[in-house]
Amino acid sequence: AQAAEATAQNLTQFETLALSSRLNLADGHARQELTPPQRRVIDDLPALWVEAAERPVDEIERAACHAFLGALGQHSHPFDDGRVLACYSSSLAMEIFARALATESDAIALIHPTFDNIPDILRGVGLRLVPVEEDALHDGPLPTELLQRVGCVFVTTPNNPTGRVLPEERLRGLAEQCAEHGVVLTLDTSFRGFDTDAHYDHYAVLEASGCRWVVIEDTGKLWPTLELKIGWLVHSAEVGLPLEKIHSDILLGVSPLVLLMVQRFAEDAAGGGLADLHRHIADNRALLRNSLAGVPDISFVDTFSRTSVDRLHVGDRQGLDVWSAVREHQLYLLPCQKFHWANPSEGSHTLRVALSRNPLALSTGAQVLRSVLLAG
Ligand SMILES: N=C(N)NC[C@@H](O)CC(=O)C(=O)O
Repeated sequence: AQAAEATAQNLTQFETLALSSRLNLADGHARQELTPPQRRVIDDLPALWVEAAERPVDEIERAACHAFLGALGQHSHPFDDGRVLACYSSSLAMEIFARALATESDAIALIHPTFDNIPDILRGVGLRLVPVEEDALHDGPLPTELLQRVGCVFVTTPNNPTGRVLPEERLRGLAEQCAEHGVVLTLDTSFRGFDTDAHYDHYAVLEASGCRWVVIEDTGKLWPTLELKIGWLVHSAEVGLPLEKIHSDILLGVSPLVLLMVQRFAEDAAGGGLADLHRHIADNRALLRNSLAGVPDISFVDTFSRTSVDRLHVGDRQGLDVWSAVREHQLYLLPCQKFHWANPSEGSHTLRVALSRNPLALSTGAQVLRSVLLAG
């Protein structure tokens, strides 16, 4: 059989290889232990089931959305205007958005690098992609000629794998540029829960700009809920895309049980659980970096990242060689080529390490990684 790394077509297939390993540091999903308050929510699931079956679903949906966004500092939202569409996952929300955009545009400007299921979904509906380097996005206005040849600008913030957050002032400037050119501004905010720099009111900034906007929120990265999650597709009043129609082509609604669980996790997060999660991620980031202290010719690329992943540069070593060597010890990392969807070689010497893990698993994995790196 051909080597796995040669057959993996995207990052998620690399992550799939890791799913059954005890040292899975590949995917950005939350795999740490439940905290005691979270365990109490899980213990309450039978009662939540009864509640979910009895209460009106729109009431449950509003409460979950309000609690989740509120825990992330997103205190305003257009739920009561019917502009918040619940999906089984954020990737499904993205697919719905992509199909809707493709009905009116053939080109989209997309942040580079970013997680490859985003460009793959966008290409999948026939959109032509124009890369926008993350630095260019943060440095200042986009070139007018770029905005004249795309129907949308798509930004992952915090970005994956870099962790870089689009600050409020830059979001405002970008939204105003998009408003000026009639271009849709779309945000994937799946990692916003990890970084308080992303806890400003994005929707207020977007609404004030007058631009056409879409935001894809994700409950799935924060808590260890065994893939029980909600992706929310949120949009501006005059977005001018058939989002509702395509959403209804694909689903009637999400599980009220999952919504109730999300609400309870979000209420715990708002009550101190999110600060605890931030400490857990920070402690794991320090554990990883300290475990590799003294290893020659490596560096951590995203010094200030607070998200649940960390990017390691392995010097002159090939990232895929390190990936294969640690796999011999059942350790799985994520090679970064495919984040660089427009120029994969940029990611040849970096690997991403997941931090939403139990400290023991991370520590064990870091020791395996250290020994492999020292072996040359
Ligand atoms: N629909 C897909 N492909 N899901 C995988 C994605 O959630 C993993 C991810 O975002 C990360 O590992 O950073």
